[in-house]
Amino acid sequence: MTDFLAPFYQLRWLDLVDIGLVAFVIYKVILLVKGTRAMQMLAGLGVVLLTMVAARWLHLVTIHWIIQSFLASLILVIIILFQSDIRKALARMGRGPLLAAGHEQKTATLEEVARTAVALASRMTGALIVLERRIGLADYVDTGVRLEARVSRELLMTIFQVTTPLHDGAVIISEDRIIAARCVLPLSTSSDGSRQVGTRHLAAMGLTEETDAVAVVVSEERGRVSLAVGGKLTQNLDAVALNNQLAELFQLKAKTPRRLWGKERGNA
Ligand SMILES: Nc1ncnc2c1ncn2[C@@H]1O[C@H](COP(=O)(O)OP(=O)(O)OP(=O)(O)O)[C@@H](O)[C@H]1O
Repeated sequence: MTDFLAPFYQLRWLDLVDIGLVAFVIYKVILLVKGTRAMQMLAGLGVVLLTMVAARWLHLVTIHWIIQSFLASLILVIIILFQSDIRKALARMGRGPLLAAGHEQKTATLEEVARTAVALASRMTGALIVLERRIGLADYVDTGVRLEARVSRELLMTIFQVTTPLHDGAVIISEDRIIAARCVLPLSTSSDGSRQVGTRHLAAMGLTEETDAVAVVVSEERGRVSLAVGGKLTQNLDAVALNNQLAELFQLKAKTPRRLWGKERGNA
């Protein structure tokens, strides 16, 4: 009788490492595409593969030939179909500490951003403020108007007044400078996000899906402040919570809540 376990006797420990690595890569790919359009496309590809197996089994020569010819260029098909997801995945890989240069963000800048966001929210003025981290945002800066100005609450408040030509789109802050205003960001394609929020919030989610940037969004309709990181939105933050989260994200020590509130009440 054939020993079905025979191939396993020849397994070397390197083969096990090989299998483990492939399993890990597949697991990571599934985690990456979960909840995105790519997941539906992968399911579609699965259906095509099943059809091919069925066509072969039933000797449906023409269908089998068509699908086989299509799958012959599968790598090309995958690259075309998943180009935005591949771009996001590569950008995520580039976030590793060895591959990217760090940015210095001062506590004062984060406080100014938090206080501005809350003040704008209390006036029902919409805003989108992006804080660059390790991945450069030059491509998005180029879509807007360059400013190169020191971050200040007064300037941020002025930019987002609906009567100014700069209020539409996003402000991008790098280190302690407002690099540009009126920038256009990529919209999130996440299926759960697009159902619940408008384009300003989708833009914040979209950019933070593709890069490690942090985006502060002020809703014009509801006067709420939200924070987008890694494509996820935390809604309805007050000045203290926002400042604490920003300080944590930039690994800075947040100042005491009372100081932040005190200034806000006096200035707003
Ligand atoms: N791709 C984009 N990049 C940057 N900003 C954008 C983008 N799309 C829309 N915006 C900004 O969002 C504003 C429209 O917001 P919209 O009302 O559609 O979204 P929202 O998330 O519901 O926000 P709000 O609660 O403030 O209304 C635009 O005027 C523009 O300033």
